[in-house]
Amino acid sequence: MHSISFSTAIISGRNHYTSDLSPPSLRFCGLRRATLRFSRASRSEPRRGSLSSKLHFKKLSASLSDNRSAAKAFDYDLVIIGAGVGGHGAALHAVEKVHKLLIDSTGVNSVSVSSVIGRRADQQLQGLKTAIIEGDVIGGTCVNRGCVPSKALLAVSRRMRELQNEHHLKALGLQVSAAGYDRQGVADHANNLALKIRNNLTNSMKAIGVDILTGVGTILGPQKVKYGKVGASENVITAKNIIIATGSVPFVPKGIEVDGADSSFTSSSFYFYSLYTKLRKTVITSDHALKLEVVPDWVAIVGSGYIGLEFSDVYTALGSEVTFIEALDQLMPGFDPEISKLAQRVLINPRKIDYHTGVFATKITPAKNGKPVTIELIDAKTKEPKDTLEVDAALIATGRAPFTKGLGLENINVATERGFIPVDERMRVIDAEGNLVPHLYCIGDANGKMMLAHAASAQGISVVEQVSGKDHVLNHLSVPAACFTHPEISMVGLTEPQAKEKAEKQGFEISIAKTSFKANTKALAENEGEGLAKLIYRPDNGEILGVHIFGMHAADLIHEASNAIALGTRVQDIKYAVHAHPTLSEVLDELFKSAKVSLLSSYSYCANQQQIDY
Ligand SMILES: Cc1cc2nc3c(=O)[nH]c(=O)nc-3n(C[C@H](O)[C@H](O)[C@H](O)COP(=O)(O)OP(=O)(O)OC[C@H]3O[C@@H](n4cnc5c(N)ncnc54)[C@H](O)[C@@H]3O)c2cc1C
Ligand SMILES: NC(=O)c1ccc[n+]([C@@H]2O[C@H](COP(=O)([O-])OP(=O)(O)OC[C@H]3O[C@@H](n4cnc5c(N)ncnc54)[C@H](O)[C@@H]3O)[C@@H](O)[C@H]2O)c1
Repeated sequence: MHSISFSTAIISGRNHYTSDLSPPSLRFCGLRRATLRFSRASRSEPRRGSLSSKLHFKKLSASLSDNRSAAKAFDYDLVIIGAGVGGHGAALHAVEKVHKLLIDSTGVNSVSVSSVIGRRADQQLQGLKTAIIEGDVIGGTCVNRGCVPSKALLAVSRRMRELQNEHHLKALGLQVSAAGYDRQGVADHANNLALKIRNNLTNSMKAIGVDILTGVGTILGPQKVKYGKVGASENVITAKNIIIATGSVPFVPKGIEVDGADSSFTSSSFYFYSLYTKLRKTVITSDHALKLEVVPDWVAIVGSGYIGLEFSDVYTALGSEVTFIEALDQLMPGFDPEISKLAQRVLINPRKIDYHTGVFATKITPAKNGKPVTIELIDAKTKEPKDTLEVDAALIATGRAPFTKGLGLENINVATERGFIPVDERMRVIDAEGNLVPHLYCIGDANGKMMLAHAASAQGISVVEQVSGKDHVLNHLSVPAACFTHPEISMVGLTEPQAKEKAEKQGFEISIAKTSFKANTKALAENEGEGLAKLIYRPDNGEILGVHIFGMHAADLIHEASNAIALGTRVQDIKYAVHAHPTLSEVLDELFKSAKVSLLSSYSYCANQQQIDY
């Protein structure tokens, strides 16, 4: 059904990790895109899948058959190396653009695009041919070892935490007997979700005609890539444009020994086997931790960033005690300081968590021969030995390293910077001499601009816009981020210190507005009044510089702010937007309403409104 002439290839080839690709949502899965439907503008238009619409497409396809692109000179117009969410997002967009074009030019509505037009018409219309190369499993980090399984574990931890909180339940008038969990059941939930999303992702690409090529992708020279299993016969393909989307792997600092699952055990007794199984992996990264093979009684988490925080939420809800080890002077150093402080008060202090800040974990030795995991700490500033900890397990959450092994960057004179592939604001790769490498782009974790799933995907979409002839620059300051603890933390744009620095450099003032969840009816009805929303803005013109939220469903609430920044909407405009009552969104409504923008800027809004109304 889908013999394609329009193809997008993704090469994904990291064979030392065994997880699948999946997008955090259907948007990444592309299932919806595969069956795009368009509302009928008038009754006279052809009906979905009707014979007349099919004939119409056939005619259109035939009439455009000579409209072939440069694909003739290359095997593909677009080859993507790496089928994580970045590569997947780029591939879907390449195909979606064609669908839009086709619908626009035919005026046909309510048509299941994939079932009617197939790939042939796509190729003829767009002139693109796209493929994706994956060396491991489709979905990359996010689907197999990241966003997806971690959010499944966090869904469990939220419920466990709530069911264990007698005070909270009592306030709602609820009585629940002791909550418990089945570790394997929880692990299965995470694994099954990853599997499901990976399959969705794979099917979505197949359905829309992306060529999925299997094996490690290596760039041989300009516009030339080989792919295939190492040692097996190699396939060489040419592409007008290449996108590198090879992602990242856990970064483990020197001196930290991560143990594997390979040792054999000598005891024949089942008891000792069980004990061994329980202890076999004691110094782990998130790749291992997501399998939830064990819930350690006491776990040290090295690094209090996103991964550390989310896992502290999971582990403490499941009964572990946690010790944070953080190199910087405060926990959660990546967040706005005021939000970190509040988060510490709610997410750390009342839980079974202690912490050491301003220290490096220099040496970590896995549990062996009945001895626990040992962690040697040194003072981050003086480098003097500080302490030695003994714990049941250690999770290393000290950031991620870009993955570019086997990519053949040397063949195109590209030198990495701290492992990352250097790119400009359009994701165009920069070579060792500082020149742009023609037709070569790098998106997602591998370029290090913003290590988030949706950022990778957005960068991919931006590149597809460019290779399709439309200039596009992604505003990274409009890309939201969220940490899915309970309550959640979310943010977009600048933190207060970053905004102050920018204001000083550029000579403007900043103002801060804040609202509390305590005044929000919905939050109080849920007995979840702990929370804060903070707006950093320019009082002279109403520009939104940053928004930070800590509280229930903060990850969902942030989009009003991120969309406003992306669209250039100012405080004086958005403050008149109407929010349903009672909703958590009213926290943001109050936030924007409480901001004070100079009268002159506010006047321009009123003038615009009058014009529109009139
Ligand atoms: C525990 C955890 C939780 C996370 N949670 C979130 C979250 O909630 N929200 C969020 O936004 N982000 C989250 N992230 C970050 C997110 O997973 C990454 O930012 C995202 O996966 C990056 O996507 P990518 O496409 O750049 O790379 P990846 O997803 O890493 O995909 C790269 C793909 O390329 C393949 N590949 C590599 N080299 C080659 C080659 N030479 N040839 C062929 N194929 C190759 C790999 O096998 C892989 O499939 C989380 C990360 C972790 C570790
Ligand atoms: N919800 C999400 O969006 C989400 C969830 C998980 C991961 N991620 C992404 O994955 C990436 C990796 O997450 P992460 O939490 O590993 O990294 P991170 O950069 O967020 O945090 C790493 C922390 O480890 C500390 N650190 C580094 N080396 C140390 C050492 N030797 N001893 C003690 N502390 C040390 C750092 O100071 C920092 O606070 C992030 O870039 C993040 O964007 C996102």
